[in-house]
Amino acid sequence: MKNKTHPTKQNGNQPRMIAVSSGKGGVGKSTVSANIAVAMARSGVRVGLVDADIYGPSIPGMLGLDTNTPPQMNDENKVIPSEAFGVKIISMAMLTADDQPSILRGPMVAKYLRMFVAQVEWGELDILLLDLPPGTGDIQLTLAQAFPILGAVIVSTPQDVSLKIARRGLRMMEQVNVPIAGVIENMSGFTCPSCGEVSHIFHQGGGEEIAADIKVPFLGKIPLDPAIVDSGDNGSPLVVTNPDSPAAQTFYSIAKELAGPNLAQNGVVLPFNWAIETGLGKPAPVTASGGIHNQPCSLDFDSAGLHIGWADGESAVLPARDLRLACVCAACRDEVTGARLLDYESVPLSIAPVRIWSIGNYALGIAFSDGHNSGIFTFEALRQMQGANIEDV
Ligand SMILES: Nc1ncnc2c1ncn2[C@@H]1O[C@H](COP(=O)(O)OP(=O)(O)OP(=O)(O)O)[C@@H](O)[C@H]1O
Repeated sequence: MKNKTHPTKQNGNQPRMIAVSSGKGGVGKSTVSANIAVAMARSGVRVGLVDADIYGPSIPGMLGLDTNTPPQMNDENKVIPSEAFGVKIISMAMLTADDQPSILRGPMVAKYLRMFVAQVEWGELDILLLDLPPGTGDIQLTLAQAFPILGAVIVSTPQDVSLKIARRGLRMMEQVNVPIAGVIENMSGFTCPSCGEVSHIFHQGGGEEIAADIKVPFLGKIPLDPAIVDSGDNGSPLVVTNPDSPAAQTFYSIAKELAGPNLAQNGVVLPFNWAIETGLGKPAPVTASGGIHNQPCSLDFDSAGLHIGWADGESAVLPARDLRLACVCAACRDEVTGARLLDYESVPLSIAPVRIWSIGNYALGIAFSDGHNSGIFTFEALRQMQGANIEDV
């Protein structure tokens, strides 16, 4: 057993959510997720793993889970996750027979993914890892928007084509304000099965280049190792079967890095649901750390408006009525032309927010005293409101 790692949690109940993603399939994302999760568990971290690869769930096979018995439900109708090597796991493979491809339409996928995070009896967790499906499409966006993901790890192989796709993934995560926790280069060099020496048969260093290019940490290089295939096929991860191999050692060091304090919360703890009048659910302020630009570190409301302190030290006061007029929901703006539908004169001068809540990692929802509550105010848009002249009546 390795030394205990005590990760910084977001708060008492919310585990730190870390997504593992890749621009394309087959780069070893699930292998990386499974090994990192088990390495974390073996280091004393309470870890859950969501196999969000709805169409090709492979985590149960890699961790030797029985998928023939459907999972149990608890009294609150929550799914009890399976457990292997100290990791709590939920996967689509547990809900469908192994030989049935999951033919699900978009909205159903979103429903399952929400259930995997919110309707599972996770108990107390420090970290919840999400093994995302490959690509940069709807499922990835759904997850990134629905949950306060603290950081995303990008897995890539050293080949250029994979790196180009990985860059696309990085941009997608940036759009929804999910910081990149780092890049992992997998299948980097070959580990000789007899002497253990690593030789580089393909181009190497691409993961490091991309990490340097976008100024995020490079988390490590995992060599091609035939033992990884065998351990995956046998349902026992490399970090357990060959813990001293170079690949397993890299998994342990990445697990330590991700569970450590470097990936600390940059802004206020998410999610929150703040009732303005009573102050219940108001997020506690945190010190601006110079972290992500568009992340609120403090929120307050008084007669001057909504006060936002940003992670880079900037701050703004946004008057309540300006916020209401800036709403761009389908009822307030024409979705095609962008033309204003809201009659500004109908908005009273005394309007105020009654409730403010977080949406994913990238926006606020605001319910106003006129009953309007369908607007999504992205951090980006709130940031731009600062200093902008809102057209008024
Ligand atoms: N470093 C490695 N050395 C040798 N084999 C590896 C390595 N990483 C992954 N593999 C093997 O590559 C195959 C694909 O890995 P994996 O299923 O983890 O990829 P993936 O990116 O999750 O794929 P998908 O996106 O299709 O789910 C598996 O057989 C796995 O054992």
